Amino acid sequence: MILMDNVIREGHPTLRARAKELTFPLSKEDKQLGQDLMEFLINSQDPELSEKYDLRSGIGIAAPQVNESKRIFALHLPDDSDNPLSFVAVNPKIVSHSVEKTYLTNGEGCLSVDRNVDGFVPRHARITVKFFTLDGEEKKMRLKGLQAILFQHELDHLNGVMFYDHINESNPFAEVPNSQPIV
Ligand SMILES: OCN(O)CCCc1ccccc1
Ligand code: NI
Repeated sequence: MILMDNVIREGHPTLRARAKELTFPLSKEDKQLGQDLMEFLINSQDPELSEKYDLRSGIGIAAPQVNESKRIFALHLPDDSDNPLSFVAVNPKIVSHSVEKTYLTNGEGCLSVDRNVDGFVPRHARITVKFFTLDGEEKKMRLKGLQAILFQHELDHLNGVMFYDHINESNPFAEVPNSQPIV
């Protein structure tokens, strides 16, 4: 199982590399990697397991964060939220996006960043995405809100991008033109 000791932190070169596409059928270890990423998220959101294994709660995690430079990530938005979402995405792509932007008014964090970085992280408000499941099935879906933000945060990790790369350096809380913020 993945533990916090397996999560690499900013400064590690893998977080700035472009991760490699996977080929199908997936190898046994790549399939296991995808399952381990999802298991980590579920464990991290379980009060007992996160306490027992000292896990920082996460709603997403990308393979480069455990030093596997492969285009695969998992996201798991709790099912008690108004729109649950849970999947492992292989070779994910954004195929189209809105002009309108969005951002979380509380900013973003990252399992690979052991500090608070304040500021708005502007992202596409609505995205149409494509990815493959671990079994090689192609999925296409439209995302908005926190789901869209989370997908973009994880896809960034596959391209060596950190959330704070998007924050306005001269004014972290500068107004974002044509945006619909999420409180
Ligand atoms: O890469 C996953 N990650 O480091 C965990 C936090 C994910 C996340 C947190 C806030 C807003 C968007 C995404
Ligand atoms: Ni992250």
